[in-house]
Amino acid sequence: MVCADADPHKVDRLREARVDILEPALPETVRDALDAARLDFTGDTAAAVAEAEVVFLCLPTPMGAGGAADLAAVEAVAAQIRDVLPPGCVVVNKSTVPVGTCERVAALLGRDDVGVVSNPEFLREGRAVQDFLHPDRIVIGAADRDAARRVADLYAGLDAPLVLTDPASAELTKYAANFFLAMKLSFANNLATVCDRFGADINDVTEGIGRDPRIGSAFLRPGPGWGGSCLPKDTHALLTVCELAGVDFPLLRATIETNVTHQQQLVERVAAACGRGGDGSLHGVRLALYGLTFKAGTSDLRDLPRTLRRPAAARARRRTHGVRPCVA
Ligand SMILES: NC(=O)C1=CN([C@@H]2O[C@H](COP(=O)(O)OP(=O)(O)OC[C@H]3O[C@@H](n4cnc5c(N)ncnc54)[C@H](O)[C@@H]3O)[C@@H](O)[C@H]2O)C=CC1
Ligand SMILES: O=C(O)[C@H]1O[C@H](OP(=O)(O)OP(=O)(O)OC[C@H]2O[C@@H](n3ccc(=O)[nH]c3=O)[C@H](O)[C@@H]2O)[C@H](O)[C@@H](O)[C@@H]1O
Repeated sequence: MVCADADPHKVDRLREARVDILEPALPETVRDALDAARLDFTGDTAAAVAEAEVVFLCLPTPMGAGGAADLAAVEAVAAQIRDVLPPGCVVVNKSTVPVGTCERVAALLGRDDVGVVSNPEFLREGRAVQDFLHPDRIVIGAADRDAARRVADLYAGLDAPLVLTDPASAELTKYAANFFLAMKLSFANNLATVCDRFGADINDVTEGIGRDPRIGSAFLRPGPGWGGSCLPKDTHALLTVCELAGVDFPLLRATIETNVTHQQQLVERVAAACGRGGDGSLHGVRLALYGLTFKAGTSDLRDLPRTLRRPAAARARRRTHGVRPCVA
């Protein structure tokens, strides 16, 4: 397997088995594969795909203008590889993308002899290796069943149900999954506010409802609001495509708005705890933050608010000090 990346520093580090993200078992996995000459890293995308049977696109699809998914990296790489892909190879889109992207990539490639398949990824950060090797399901969407089968065969060693479908359904499955998770969290966070108001214990309430298998106990732990590099961008991207298509999805809008309100309420509670009432201003308050990442067990700071990214001196002037990026 050859991995191509546009970041030369990342390529150099990975060639030496230096993994700069916090992912249990990943450094050993990379080291073992490098030692066995089963893995290589390069900055040369064209060379990486020149003899490939299957090409996975695992490119960033960040939130772009107006909340839509920015597909610039996917489109750039499709243009880069279209003339060098060997005949008969399959291009697999692993990035989280709006419905229609599979078709768009096929059009950009302009190659009748190359299959294009959607195969969304459902792993969680901090559990990437574990989730990848023990997936709940494998979703593969393709117009060409032969191409789909070839991608399915790559996962033959994994014990997971296979959902074989069309590209649009596969692409939408990924957004629907992240939306549902975000909806569950907005529900739990809202419910925590209701429990506070009525003197009820949110942990007991979520245990009480989570024991019903139709509801399930996962993803009901209330927190300061859901974040990360994916749930926010993916809920906004889904909302944007729905709006563009003229489909109203009030539940989706409410899920996002509930999260924003919940985060504002948290700031107001901190302000109140610091003896600042009224407008919830924290001006002049000295704060210590324990854990800057969007959840425990990851070193990913991509979702960190801009104010906390300032250089240390500027942060000190604002009397906000970052402590450690991640907590266990
Ligand atoms: N991070 C996660 O846990 C999950 C991410 N996803 C999806 O996977 C996709 C990738 O996400 P991440 O891995 O988090 O992004 P990332 O930003 O960490 O990694 C993407 C890599 O692509 C490289 N890159 C960017 N433009 C390039 C180009 N033109 N040519 C070659 N390499 C290029 C970057 O240097 C970077 O190393 C996104 O669509 C995301 O929604 C899906 C499930 C889980
Ligand atoms: O598409 C993606 O990138 C991924 O997004 C999420 O994974 P991840 O972003 O790693 O984070 P989660 O573990 O889902 O947590 C998301 C947010 O919800 C919060 N959370 C999670 C669970 C919970 O009970 N309570 C809670 O507040 C976390 O603190 C965090 O802020 C999904 O869980 C993955 O299935 C998906 O593949």
